[in-house]
Amino acid sequence: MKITYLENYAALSKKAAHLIASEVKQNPELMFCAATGGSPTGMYAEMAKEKAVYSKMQVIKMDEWGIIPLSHPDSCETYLKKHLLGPLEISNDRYTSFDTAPEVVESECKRISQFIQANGPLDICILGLGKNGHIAFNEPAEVLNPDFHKAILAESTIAHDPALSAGEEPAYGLCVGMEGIMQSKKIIFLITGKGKQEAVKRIMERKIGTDCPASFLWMHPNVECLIDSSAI
Ligand SMILES: O=C1O[C@H](COP(=O)(O)O)[C@@H](O)[C@H](O)[C@H]1O
Repeated sequence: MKITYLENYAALSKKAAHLIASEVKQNPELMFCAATGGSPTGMYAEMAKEKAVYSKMQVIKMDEWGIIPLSHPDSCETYLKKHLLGPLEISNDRYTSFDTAPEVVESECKRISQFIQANGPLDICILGLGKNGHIAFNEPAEVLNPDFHKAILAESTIAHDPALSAGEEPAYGLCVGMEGIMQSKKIIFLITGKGKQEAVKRIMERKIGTDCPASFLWMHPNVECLIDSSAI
């Protein structure tokens, strides 16, 4: 894992967007797995300044809150429309999504797993860091799940998201699993925001364990980890 410390969020966002643009210029149709949350918002804004670069890029949603409607202001879908799909003019045929409340959750998970198997591996995977060391919704647990799956969310994850403050507690999350992440050709790992010092310390121990899913990124050959001063 290549670690770069940045002075602030603006510098982190610019650097991340620059890394992505160089990849996309070499492979315009690449498959971009998009995280949500505060960490990538600035990076998406930087990418939008050069939107022509992304005119062929394909996007797949990385995770989603279960139960709340897709159109809910706090869904990952709404976030991506606002910060990425809209500003970069990603057409529907270049975007792979999944429902927040599918009738049969397992079938929706299988559909996305099969899509990744058939069209993958993911070319670029954007990850943020959860305060408890999670990546996407792969939460600390005795064992981790390789497949796209329904995830039981940790208290700190539920507390982190505005969906909760809207009074509609999501019962679960849906997310790409550890295999999808670890098979990605390149990972851009963004660490920014308060309350992550413990998780950062745990990652820097260089000990791989399921108590900190992000620690598995030490085993990936192509991770650019960008950390700004707010997280250390
Ligand atoms: O719960 C989550 O949190 C992480 C970090 O969120 P951020 O708002 O600090 O960027 C996010 O990357 C992840 O996708 C989500 O599951």
